[in-house]
Amino acid sequence: MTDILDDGGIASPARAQIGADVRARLERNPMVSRIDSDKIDIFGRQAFLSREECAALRAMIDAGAKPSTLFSGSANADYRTSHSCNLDPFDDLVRAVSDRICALTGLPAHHGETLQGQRYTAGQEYKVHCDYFPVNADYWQRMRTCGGQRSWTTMIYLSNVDRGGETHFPHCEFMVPPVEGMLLAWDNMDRSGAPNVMSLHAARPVELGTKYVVTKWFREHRWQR
Ligand SMILES: O=C(O)CCC(=O)C(=O)O
Ligand SMILES: [Fe+2]
Repeated sequence: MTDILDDGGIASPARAQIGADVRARLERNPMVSRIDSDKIDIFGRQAFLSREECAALRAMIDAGAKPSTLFSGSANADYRTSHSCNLDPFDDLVRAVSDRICALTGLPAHHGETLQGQRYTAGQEYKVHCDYFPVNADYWQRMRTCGGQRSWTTMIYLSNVDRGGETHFPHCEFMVPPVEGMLLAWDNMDRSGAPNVMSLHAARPVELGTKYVVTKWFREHRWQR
């Protein structure tokens, strides 16, 4: 019975183990630095992608980007004003980047959603949200059968931004400014494997320049689209 009720909103030893495994692997990596916070497990890795790789991914985003939607599919026009697209998983570069993210984190490729590209021009933003699924949302019933909860988020900045565009974690009192080629990885679960409300974050409005990112969200189980 408890298994049936474990719907992603409560502590879970399995999700806690995913968090611990990734954390241990990132902490062993001399190229990775932990952002100092006792509220969230979050890490940065500079120069994860080369300038050429960032440029190629930016071009793919420019070619494919459409106005972003929210996961719920709701048309809340001012909440996520960027443009985005799913990148072709069979493209050689997209495949290489995804493989490298899996090698860095140790997370299995088949738990990863499609790499998503996103572009913000001046004035565009993604307001505060959590990447994990709220279990009281109607779409959760679908999500729990196609991979379950989102555990880690990995995101790579593909451009520097002249002003604005920081990734802000308001409960944790820090902001990460975009740096071309830098990867950011955080656990959306807390140490008990329950959704971590401290992982709430926003993409602050770009003030000057254009911000590009790719994001890959990892599910707790095999992801089936
Ligand atoms: O663009 C950012 O800095 C954050 C993006 C984000 O939160 C997301 O795509 O889930
Ligand atoms: Fe997010």
